[in-house]
Amino acid sequence: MTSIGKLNINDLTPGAFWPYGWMLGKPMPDGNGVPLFSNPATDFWQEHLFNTGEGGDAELLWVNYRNRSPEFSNLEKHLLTQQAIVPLTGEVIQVVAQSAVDGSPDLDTLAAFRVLQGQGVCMAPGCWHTTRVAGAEVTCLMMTRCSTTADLIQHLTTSVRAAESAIVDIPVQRLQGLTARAEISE
Ligand SMILES: NC(=O)N[C@@H](O)C(=O)O
Repeated sequence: MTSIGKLNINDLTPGAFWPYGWMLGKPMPDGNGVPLFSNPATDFWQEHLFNTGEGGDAELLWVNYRNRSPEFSNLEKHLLTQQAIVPLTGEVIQVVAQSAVDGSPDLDTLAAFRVLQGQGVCMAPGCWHTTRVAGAEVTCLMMTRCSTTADLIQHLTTSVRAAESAIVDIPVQRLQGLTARAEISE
């Protein structure tokens, strides 16, 4: 009988997420040439230079995630563009894996991160991923590439093979402790 892989959920840190992309929502940098501004009313700074890949147009999507299952058996990647996810109404669990030399998910790099409101992730092109929520549906802001979205919609609604994304089955994995923080008794 095939054993189910167990995956712990990690807190999100820049270093821990570095193999997969970039953590968003880090503290305001202390300069060093990063474009930033601060006054008594506001702070703003450059958090990430988003890259859609050659010839791509950046696109903002509003995305609802509502899959609460602690188990997953497929992953998705985008070949050309980075993809950023910023949860707005709750936290999400972002599962990621690097691509192996042959482009398949390198399951030795499989990892899960709790992405809190006020945080976000930007995945590098080729980063395999899936998303879970611990409780109610969570609305997220997503930054991606127009053509990748159109290609993915076509693939998901017809039998046409995706050109800018890949979705593959993997052995079943189970997220450990998939509990919404709000449900954790103090
Ligand atoms: N819109 C879109 O690309 N969604 C997927 O990548 C996903 O992981 O939700």
